[in-house]
Amino acid sequence: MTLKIGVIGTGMIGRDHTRRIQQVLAGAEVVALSDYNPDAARAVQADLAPAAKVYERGEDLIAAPDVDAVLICSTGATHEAYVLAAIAAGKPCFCEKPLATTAEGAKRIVDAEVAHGARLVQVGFMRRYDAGYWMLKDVVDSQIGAPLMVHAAHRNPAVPEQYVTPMAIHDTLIHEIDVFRWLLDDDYVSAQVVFPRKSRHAHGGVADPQIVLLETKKGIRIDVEIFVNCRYGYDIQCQVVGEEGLANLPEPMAITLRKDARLQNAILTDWKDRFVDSYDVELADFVQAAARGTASGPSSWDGYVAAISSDACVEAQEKTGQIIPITLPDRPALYD
Ligand SMILES: NC(=O)c1ccc[n+]([C@@H]2O[C@H](COP(=O)([O-])OP(=O)(O)OC[C@H]3O[C@@H](n4cnc5c(N)ncnc54)[C@H](O)[C@@H]3O)[C@@H](O)[C@H]2O)c1
Ligand SMILES: O[C@H]1[C@H](O)[C@@H](O)[C@H](O)[C@@H](O)[C@H]1O
Repeated sequence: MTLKIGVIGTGMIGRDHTRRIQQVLAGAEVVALSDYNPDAARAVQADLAPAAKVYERGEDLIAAPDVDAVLICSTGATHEAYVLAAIAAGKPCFCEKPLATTAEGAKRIVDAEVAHGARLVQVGFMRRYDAGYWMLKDVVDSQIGAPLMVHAAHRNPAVPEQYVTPMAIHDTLIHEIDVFRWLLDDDYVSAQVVFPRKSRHAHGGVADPQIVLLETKKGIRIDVEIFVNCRYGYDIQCQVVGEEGLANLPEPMAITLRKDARLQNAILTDWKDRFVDSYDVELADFVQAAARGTASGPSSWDGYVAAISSDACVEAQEKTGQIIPITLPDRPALYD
């Protein structure tokens, strides 16, 4: 059976996921496209999915009888309404991060899915599908004793004018917020944010860099540098220090070049290249589960916890230096 997919939001990542379904993965095809800007949907149709129907409204795409499952790749503020519509229609949906822009919105999704009685939602936390993080988790679980500290960095070469200080949390840090819960099998109890000297390359609307300090239930201390105008490349670093050893996230594969009396390794500059394989694997997982009418991988609960934790980090930005507690509700059995 070929899973018939509708894609809502055909900007950068919606286009890339459409390419993945059409050209890389087996078992699915894109039969419907929708974007707030219909020209964007038609451009993706022309380039990648000529047989797909273009819908003016995402709600109509979700309701279409020939759409089995939905990818939600529109801007973050629109995710909640589309995910709720997919759950109401009983259709599996893959939702790019964030699941919702508020914790209350994410909770509404959890409540709707629990009322439905089975998982339908996968959140686009692709790092859980990255081979490097898998290797790191294996070593953390088996080789270095109890983890004590994590030192991490999330660096982008540059960000556009519309990128403002809280986005360092809910657009950028949110990947670390999710992946460390998975890596350490833990949850957060508090957050604190401090700001080093501001880079002269950061535009007026963003405090950059920032350091986020998280503490987990098990007492692990995590420091994450977020530096979104680092200039030199797209660079994700993660080091876990345990009682009996220390493990680093592997660097992406790169040619070692000896030339002109220099030893060089290229550094990637684009997140699309850094996690290209992880996006393939996460969507393959979605297609497999959706073909069975369900979802696996990062859940609505994970999206909800990420939203609660992000809200605390944004408050910690606003109250610089203060330690903000993070309290989670009980997890519904659906997500055990
Ligand atoms: N997992 C990742 O690593 C990753 C990477 C990039 C983006 N994202 C997430 O994917 C989402 C999209 O990001 P992007 O970089 O593709 O942005 P983008 O701006 O390139 O594309 C967003 C698209 O959504 C459309 N849109 C806006 N409102 C809409 C609505 N109500 N209905 C339908 N379409 C609507 C816009 O017209 C635009 O074409 C964001 O939530 C972002 O955080 C995730
Ligand atoms: O939306 C992007 C994407 O999620 C990238 O993975 C992250 O590095 C960027 O900071 C963010 O703006």
